[in-house]
Amino acid sequence: MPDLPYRAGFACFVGRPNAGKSTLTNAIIGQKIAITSSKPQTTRHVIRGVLHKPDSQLVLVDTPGMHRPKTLLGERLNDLVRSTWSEVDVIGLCIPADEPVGKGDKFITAEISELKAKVIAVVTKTDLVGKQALAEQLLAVSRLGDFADIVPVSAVAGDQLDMLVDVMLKYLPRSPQLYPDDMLTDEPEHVLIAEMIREAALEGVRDELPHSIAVLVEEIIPEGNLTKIFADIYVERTSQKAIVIGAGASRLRDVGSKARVDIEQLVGTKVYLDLHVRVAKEWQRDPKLLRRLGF
Ligand SMILES: Nc1nc2c(ncn2[C@@H]2O[C@H](COP(=O)(O)OP(=O)(O)OP(=O)(O)O)[C@@H](O)[C@H]2O)c(=O)[nH]1
Repeated sequence: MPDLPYRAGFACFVGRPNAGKSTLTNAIIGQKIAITSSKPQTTRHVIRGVLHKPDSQLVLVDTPGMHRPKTLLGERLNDLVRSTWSEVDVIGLCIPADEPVGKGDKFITAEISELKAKVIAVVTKTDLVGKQALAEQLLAVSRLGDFADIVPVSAVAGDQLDMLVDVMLKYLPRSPQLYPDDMLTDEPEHVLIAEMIREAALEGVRDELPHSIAVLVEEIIPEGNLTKIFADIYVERTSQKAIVIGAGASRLRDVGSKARVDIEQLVGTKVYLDLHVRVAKEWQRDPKLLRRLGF
C-alpha cells in the first residue's frame, strides 16, 4: 500500500474553566459554533468543527470543563469529558497566560498524560500579558509536564493560530479524509439552535443564573423562506423565570431578537422564534428531563 500523505484525526482542547477553550475552537474553525462566556462551565455539548486543508483534516471536539460533580448533570459531564479525551489523537492543554499555573492544571496534566493522544500545551490569551510575563509562563508550563510542543496563542488577537493548527496537524495520524469537504460541524441543528438561545438567555444574568438554564427546541418547521422554531427555556425556580422574562417580557423579547440573528445565519432563512419559559424544579437532578435535554 502506498504511504498516504494525507493526515486526519480528532483533537480537543482541555483545561480549567475559563481557560479560553471555546474561543480558541471558534477562532480556529472560523465560525461561531461553540458557546463562550466569561463564566466557567457553560460548554455542555460536544460540538465538532472540521478544519479542511488540502492535505489534512482536523476534527475539533469541544468538551465541557472537568469539575467536582455535585449533581447528576455534573457526573454525566465528567464522564463525557473522559470519553472524549480517550478518543482523540491530539489534546491541546490550555493554560491562560495571565494566571499562574496551578493545582487544576497539574490535575488535568496527570489525567491526560495517561492517554494515547499527543499533548500540546497551549498558552492562551497572550494578548493580556507582556513579553517578559509570557516568557516566564512558558517556562512554568514547560515544567508542568512532558509536552510534545508548547505554543503561545491569542484567539482574540488572532495571534499564532496558524502555527497552532500546523503543530496539531503534524501529530495527526496518516488517514484518509474523515468528513466531506463542505462539512463544518456534525452537531444536529436543533442542538446548535438550543445553544444559541441559551447563550442569549444567559446574557447579562450569568451571575444570577449560571447553571440553571437549559433550552429544549420542540419543533423546527421550514416553510420556504421562513423557519418557525418553537423552544422552551427551562429554569429551576419561579424567581428565575421572572428574571429571564423581565419586566413586561422585555428581556425575553431581547433574548429572542438576539438568538434570532444567530439562528438566521445558521439556517439561512428568516426565522420566527417562539420562546416559552418553564419552571422544572431541580432539572439538573432529574434523569428523565436530563435525557430529554440531551444530556
Ligand atoms: N483577552 C483574551 N481573552 C480571551 C481569549 N480567549 C478567551 N478569552 C476570554 O476568556 C473567557 C473564557 O473563554 P472561553 O473560551 O469561554 O473559555 P472556556 O475554556 O471554553 O471556558 P469553559 O467553557 O468554562 O470551560 C471569555 O471571556 C473569553 O472572551 C484571548 O485570546 N484573549
